[in-house]
Amino acid sequence: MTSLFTTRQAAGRLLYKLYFAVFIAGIFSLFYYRVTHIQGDHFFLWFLVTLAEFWFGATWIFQQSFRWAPTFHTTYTDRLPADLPPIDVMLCTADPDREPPALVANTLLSLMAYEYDVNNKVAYYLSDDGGSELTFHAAYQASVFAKDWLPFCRKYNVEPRAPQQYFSLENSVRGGSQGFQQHFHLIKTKFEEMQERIAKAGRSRKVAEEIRKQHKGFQEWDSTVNPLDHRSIIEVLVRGDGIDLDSEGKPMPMLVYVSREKRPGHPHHYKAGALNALNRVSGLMSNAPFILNVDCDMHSNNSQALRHAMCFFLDHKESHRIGYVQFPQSFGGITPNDLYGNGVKRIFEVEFFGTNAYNGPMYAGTGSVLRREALNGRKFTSDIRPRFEEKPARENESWSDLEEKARVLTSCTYEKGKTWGKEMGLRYGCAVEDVFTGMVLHSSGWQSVFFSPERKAYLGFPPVNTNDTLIQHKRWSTGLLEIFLSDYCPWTHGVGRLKLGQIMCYSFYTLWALWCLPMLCYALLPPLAMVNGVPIFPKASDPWFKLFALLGLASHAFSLLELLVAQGTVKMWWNETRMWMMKGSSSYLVSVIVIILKSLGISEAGFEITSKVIDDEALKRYREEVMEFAVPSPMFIPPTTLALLNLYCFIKAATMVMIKGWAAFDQMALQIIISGYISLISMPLYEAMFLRKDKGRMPTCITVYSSLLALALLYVLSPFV
Ligand SMILES: O=c1ccn([C@@H]2O[C@H](COP(=O)(O)OP(=O)(O)O[C@H]3O[C@H](CO)[C@@H](O)[C@H](O)[C@H]3O)[C@@H](O)[C@H]2O)c(=O)[nH]1
Ligand SMILES: [Mn+2]
Repeated sequence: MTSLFTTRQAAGRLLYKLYFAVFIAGIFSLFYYRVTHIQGDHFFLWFLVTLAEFWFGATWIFQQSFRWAPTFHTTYTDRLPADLPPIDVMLCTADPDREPPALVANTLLSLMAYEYDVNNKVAYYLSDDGGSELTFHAAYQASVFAKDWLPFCRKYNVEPRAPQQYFSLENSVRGGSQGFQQHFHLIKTKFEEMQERIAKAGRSRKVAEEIRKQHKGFQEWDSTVNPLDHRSIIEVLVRGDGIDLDSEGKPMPMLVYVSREKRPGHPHHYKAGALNALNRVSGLMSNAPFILNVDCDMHSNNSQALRHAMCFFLDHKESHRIGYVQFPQSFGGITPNDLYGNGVKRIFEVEFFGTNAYNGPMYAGTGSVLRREALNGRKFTSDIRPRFEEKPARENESWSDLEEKARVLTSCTYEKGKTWGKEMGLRYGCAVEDVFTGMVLHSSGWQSVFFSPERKAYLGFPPVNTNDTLIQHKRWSTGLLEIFLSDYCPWTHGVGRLKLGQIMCYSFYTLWALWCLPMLCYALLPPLAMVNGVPIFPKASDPWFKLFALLGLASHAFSLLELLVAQGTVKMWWNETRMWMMKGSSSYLVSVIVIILKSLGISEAGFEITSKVIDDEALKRYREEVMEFAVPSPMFIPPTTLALLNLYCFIKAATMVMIKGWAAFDQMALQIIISGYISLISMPLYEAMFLRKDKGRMPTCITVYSSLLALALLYVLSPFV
């Protein structure tokens, strides 16, 4: 039997190991310098800076697990059998205002048009945590349009199969036969009409009466539905089993709309709870042994993705160990230099390949095909025989009986006394339910695979302003730290269950939030010490200076090179570095505070959904790569404060150097360089505070607060350095 996939490791690893040897020697020399140069009269200062450097060093070591043996796969979809195991697709949305119904419809259509096997055994489940008639309406419209869209995609083998993106491609129509041209224009008109119906409902916040009559499901909204307090709404929009047919008379895939019951006082566990509800409903209705899970903001861009995933699950050698296959999160519409670093290139084009060498990547919550039994609590054992065909729990019930049964499964009390969220399904209690669940799967013996097909599998909508970016990273770093502090800590639970490289990967991510400590130290202490005349680094004329300079330069050069190899740009790297510093002082710092408050029982980390809408003016600024602030968000205060403080100290030091000359520079060289560097990278912040007039500028109150805080820090902390 031939293999369905092959594996290969990156070239140039020897060269990397050489770099590693030099760099690690540098790190150890730096510590040697620190312990042999304890600053007795500024002990506290010395201690904090040394601690910061220790943490920089430690995280660098964790990161090696990603860089040691990047591993790539090639799949052979043409070798797959004609008949493949069924798959259930779970799509979730939560808020019609932040996640526009047209976006949900587009994603749904892109997924429904998957090319799979002869029988096309894929079933679709949409969870709507917003309980919104507008979203239901969009899903209904998509189910109607799908009857034309699916045959069209099949017939002309179009890509991408997200209609919004397909019709906005300039060359979609070029070069086709006349038959194609006609068909194209017909479908395009139908699509535009559908879009207009969705938009019209959105504008008037209600669905037209004549449309409401077309499906019984609309009756659920005859009286207002409160998104936080309503009964389960389950509607089969497209019946499977060959009952509902498309415009060519071929069977349509089943599509079910689910809005689980919500009641005040009953925790709903956000996305994890939503997916577990879908897990049960799909178990009842189709019970496929594999589950694809996608966020509503990530449309399918490659109609073969499921077939690629199956190459891993069906290979005769290694497959039975694989618990999930993770596709990268890629993003459409990212500006050329990725202003906010939200293209997350480094994670999905560099780091995750490294995890393939150590049992595979974290579970990233979207674009993941999971083995149902692994997700639902089965531990891996070497004698396991994976299940490929699973009978749904239903027999010959009518569709309305099934809906009734599904209502019970999605009631807010259903999970009481059961192990959902604890031992089965997505695990609860963590703001990054995905990574947490992946970690549980890994420690129950399952492996995962990171696979990136040439044609990107999914394209998403990233946060497009500073505040959303910082809030998203706050949620991530909080959730990740929660994992580190949970019973599943990679350093305790992981030992003996995970590979060493895997423990290092998980350590790097789960301790993300702690970056805030060394970053704050480096952004705060050098400038403060400098204006008070206290040196904390070797003089420029001291040979040890070279070590610091070399380590700083080498780490910057390496990260730049890595991004360039991943087809990034220099400016992208510069933007990424700026965002990293902003996240460090803002998102990560807030995470640490949230976790402390949580441990004191004061607050709980929730799930703030990022917005997927952008107004025209802001979009224009985004395209021009001008940072958007606009809202008076407290998240902006730490980075702006540090930017102001460093600028002030840098100017003061530079003036001194001009007056006193080389000796003054020699004494404080590194501190001047660090402050200068921070000021340079903070340019967009100064512009937003003092120069810009547009709506996206920094709100004046933030500028005032930050200036006051910078002054206070300068005067209050100075006596302590
Ligand atoms: O109560 C909720 C909250 C969110 N969601 C859905 O969760 C998805 C992700 O939300 P989003 O605001 O887009 O967050 P992101 O930061 O983009 O999501 C990333 O981070 C999450 C963990 O924090 C992962 O679950 C996601 O897969 C990953 O893409 C969306 O489809 C939401 O509709 C729900 O279904 N119910
Ligand atoms: Mn998202």
